[in-house]
Amino acid sequence: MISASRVTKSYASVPRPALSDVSVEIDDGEFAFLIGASGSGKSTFLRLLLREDRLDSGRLVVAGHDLTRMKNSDVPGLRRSLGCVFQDFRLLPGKTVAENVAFALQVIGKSRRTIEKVVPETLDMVGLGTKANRRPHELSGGEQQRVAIARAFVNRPVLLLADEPTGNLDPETSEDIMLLLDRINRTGTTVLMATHDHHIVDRSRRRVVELVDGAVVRDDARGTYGVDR
Ligand SMILES: Nc1ncnc2c1ncn2[C@@H]1O[C@H](COP(=O)(O)OP(=O)(O)OP(=O)(O)O)[C@@H](O)[C@H]1O
Repeated sequence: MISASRVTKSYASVPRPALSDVSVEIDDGEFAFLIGASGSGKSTFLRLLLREDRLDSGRLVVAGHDLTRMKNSDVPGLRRSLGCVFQDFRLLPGKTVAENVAFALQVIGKSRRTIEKVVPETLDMVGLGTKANRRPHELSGGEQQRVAIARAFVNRPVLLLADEPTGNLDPETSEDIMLLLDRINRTGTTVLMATHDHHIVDRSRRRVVELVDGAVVRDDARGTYGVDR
């Protein structure tokens, strides 16, 4: 699903590369955590996967799309295969819950009939079936993140990227969000989650890829946040 080989990325204003020779393979259907201190390059890696930024060198293939030489006209095709969730939810404040989720399908030209069928199903799946007509400011943080997950998942992406999805949530709500991401993973969607959340990583015992200063220093199949002794 993700094949990164010696991926390097620098920003003009910063002398040290944000990512340096990053090689990692993530298979179809896997759930992996991307961990590392602030500034270690997690978000940069996710931005490259979304093709929000271009790599300087190396090779990067995501869901069958070779990002190394991708044309701008092919970017919408890549993005249709991906869903993404962020720490700050990024919902449209003037739209209802259902409209926020429907919007993701409208922009890729899905029919009204499909939207009317799939949006309620997805809201039920995330436990928000009864809150379809609320606006984001009327929801708790955990509920807002559920809407964001519904929006990311409504098109059944093959890969879900989550950048600190529990960063603004209390531990109990974070645990619920984690269960939801786990459920999505069990439908076959590959999940890559960048996180600082020690508890979630330690309880999950999933694959852990750790970045330090833009380089992969650890890749454990059933890892913890800190190194096991
Ligand atoms: N747009 C940018 N322009 C210049 N430098 C950048 C830019 N984005 C990131 N960087 C730099 O690249 C490095 C990696 O940043 P990145 O945001 O990927 O880290 P991170 O691990 O996601 O951190 P955090 O956990 O705080 O989100 C940092 O040194 C950062 O300052």
